[in-house]
Amino acid sequence: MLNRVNRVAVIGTGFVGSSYSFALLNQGITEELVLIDLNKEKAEGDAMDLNHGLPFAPSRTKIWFGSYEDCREADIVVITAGANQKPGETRLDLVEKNTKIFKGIVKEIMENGFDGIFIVATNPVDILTYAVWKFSGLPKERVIGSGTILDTARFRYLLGEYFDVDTRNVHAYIIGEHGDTELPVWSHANIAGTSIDKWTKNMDSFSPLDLDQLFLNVRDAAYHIIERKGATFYGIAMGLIRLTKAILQNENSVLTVSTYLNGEYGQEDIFIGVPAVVNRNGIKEVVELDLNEDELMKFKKSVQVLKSTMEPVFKNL
Ligand SMILES: NC(=O)C1=CN([C@@H]2O[C@H](COP(=O)(O)OP(=O)(O)OC[C@H]3O[C@@H](n4cnc5c(N)ncnc54)[C@H](O)[C@@H]3O)[C@@H](O)[C@H]2O)C=CC1
Ligand SMILES: CC(=O)C(=O)O
Repeated sequence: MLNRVNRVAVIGTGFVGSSYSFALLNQGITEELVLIDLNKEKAEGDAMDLNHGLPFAPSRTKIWFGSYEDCREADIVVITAGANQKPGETRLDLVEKNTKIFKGIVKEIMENGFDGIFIVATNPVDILTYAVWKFSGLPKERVIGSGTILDTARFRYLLGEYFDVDTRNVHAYIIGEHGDTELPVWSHANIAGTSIDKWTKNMDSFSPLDLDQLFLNVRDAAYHIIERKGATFYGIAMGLIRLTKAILQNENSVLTVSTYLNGEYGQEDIFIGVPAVVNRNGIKEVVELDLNEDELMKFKKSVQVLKSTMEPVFKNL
């Protein structure tokens, strides 16, 4: 019997959506890729352009510019549509505009019979992931936000640079809001199973301020990039690919994604970035790290900021 082909639908082929599509094609992860955007010409042009790369791709991918009807057969719908931050804007500043946009998009997708897994990247991602869960009525396990997947990657990259070790051997998480209240989990950070403390002891010159600054560079990375080039897209595109692969290949991989908490970390009724096991059914389980008191306090603050931002917006929907 032939296996059914995998289909990914991308809603919003701007900087993030088109970078993700390009990476998807390059890694040969899906057999079908459909591009949908309010700006039809942009999506159509992207489909044409990507198709011209097919002779050089690792495997065959059918790519086309489509409509919401194409979501019915999709395994994954990735939403990257909506406004991005202008220089100086926070992610939370986008909440009203993008929640309204999402209401319309999710309605269209569900009316066309979608029954797969949502991946959300649009900011503020934790709040919009919650919105997709509410608007779609799908089980919470099948609505996943990119959460702190990118922040964790930035953290691992900068730690790798600082200690001059391959970033893939750095194991460290950023959790909480994908935004200004995120936090580093220093209590569990390690390189090849060896604590960061031990690594710093082997250094000729070390100041704890270096690590404080390193985290600030993680937290503020988007601002630094947006000031320089107006948007960020390659890093998140790679993070979304990692997540897509974990789902389609049923990997049971641990990724820091925005997922629903129902008592874990002492929090409930919130989508927020934490490590979780991801497989073909979506979120298999939340990994509950033993946070220290300071980390728990910062995490709680992050939850509070998200909840207080969401409340007035959701009331008016
Ligand atoms: N989660 C993360 O780590 C990251 C999230 N982002 C977020 O991703 C989002 C997209 O960013 P960019 O790609 O830079 O923006 P962009 O402006 O380049 O692309 C947005 C696209 O959405 C489309 N769009 C707008 N309304 C739509 C609707 N109703 N239906 C279908 N398509 C619609 C636009 O036509 C446009 O092509 C932003 O919210 C940004 O903040 C960006 C980088 C990292
Ligand atoms: C824009 C954004 O959310 C980021 O680069 O982290």
